[in-house]
Amino acid sequence: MTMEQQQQSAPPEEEEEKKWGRRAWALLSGVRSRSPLVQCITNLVSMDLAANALLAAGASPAMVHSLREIPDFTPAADALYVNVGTLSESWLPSMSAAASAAASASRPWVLDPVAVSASTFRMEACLSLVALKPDVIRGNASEVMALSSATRIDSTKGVDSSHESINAIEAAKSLALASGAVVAVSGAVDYITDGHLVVGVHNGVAMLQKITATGCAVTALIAAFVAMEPSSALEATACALSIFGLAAEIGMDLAKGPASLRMHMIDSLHALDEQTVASLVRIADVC
Ligand SMILES: Nc1ncnc2c1ncn2[C@@H]1O[C@H](COP(=O)(O)OP(=O)(O)OP(=O)(O)O)[C@@H](O)[C@H]1O
Ligand SMILES: Cc1ncsc1CCO
Ligand SMILES: [Mg+2]
Repeated sequence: MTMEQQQQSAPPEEEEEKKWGRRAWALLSGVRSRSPLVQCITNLVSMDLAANALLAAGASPAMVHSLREIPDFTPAADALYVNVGTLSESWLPSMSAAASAAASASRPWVLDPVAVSASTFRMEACLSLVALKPDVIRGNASEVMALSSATRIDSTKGVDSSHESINAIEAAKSLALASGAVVAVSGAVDYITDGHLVVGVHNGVAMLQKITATGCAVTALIAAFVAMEPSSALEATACALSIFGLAAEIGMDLAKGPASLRMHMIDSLHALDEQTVASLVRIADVC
């Protein structure tokens, strides 16, 4: 490369970010054109936001959780999303059956271990679901740290994290290696790992923590993105987190608080265009 060429080419981090921007746009475009059917067995708080986030992104959500419907429905879905947020004894068999059915039909499935430390029942349920080999596990820092060590921590804190995502990277790596799943830790920076590579997503706004179930909704979006490229779950997960965070950033410019952010974020997710995605996706390799 001549001196002149060197001066003209962008620094490697910028090139890297552009590559991620193209990847995120390709996946979002795929979701819009193919409209993957995402079966969601998710908590009662999150159903509305998760379904609307999926619709705004172009996917097709279906909140189907009856055990009797799983043999017919799950193999026909493009991806499965399981979230234990409002876990009950009667729902757990559906979650397990759907996870097994998705795996048998070679459909990707994604686990959100909401408040895994809340009780021994919930921890054991999450460990039994991890044993059914999810393609992706997405949680906040406290959830990933607890699940990774199979130990209840912060049991009084409920669904919110009391740790920073950066402090859960090692836990995420060991959970990824032990489970075979890609593990995503959400927070100020989202970290995604397969146990070897770690990628950081820098999109998002802090006020997302003031809207309930935004973590649940982004996990639903991860399922839709992974349905597009099941063999590149790490990349698809990073792109889904970035697109969701970017929609929140744009929505934040119009929002007056959490309630209007929720509305504007959904509008922004629906309206994202190539130029915006290509220039504002902020994903970087960590190691
Ligand atoms: N401080 C922050 N700055 C920017 N974005 C953030 C911040 N904290 C969280 N987010 C974003 O908010 C979304 C939800 O992540 P969070 O870690 O709050 O999930 P969660 O605790 O599982 O949420 P919930 O249980 O309410 O669904 C993610 O897209 C994440 O990137
Ligand atoms: C508030 C709440 N409680 C159980 S699940 C849920 C949604 C956020 O995870
Ligand atoms: Mg959560």
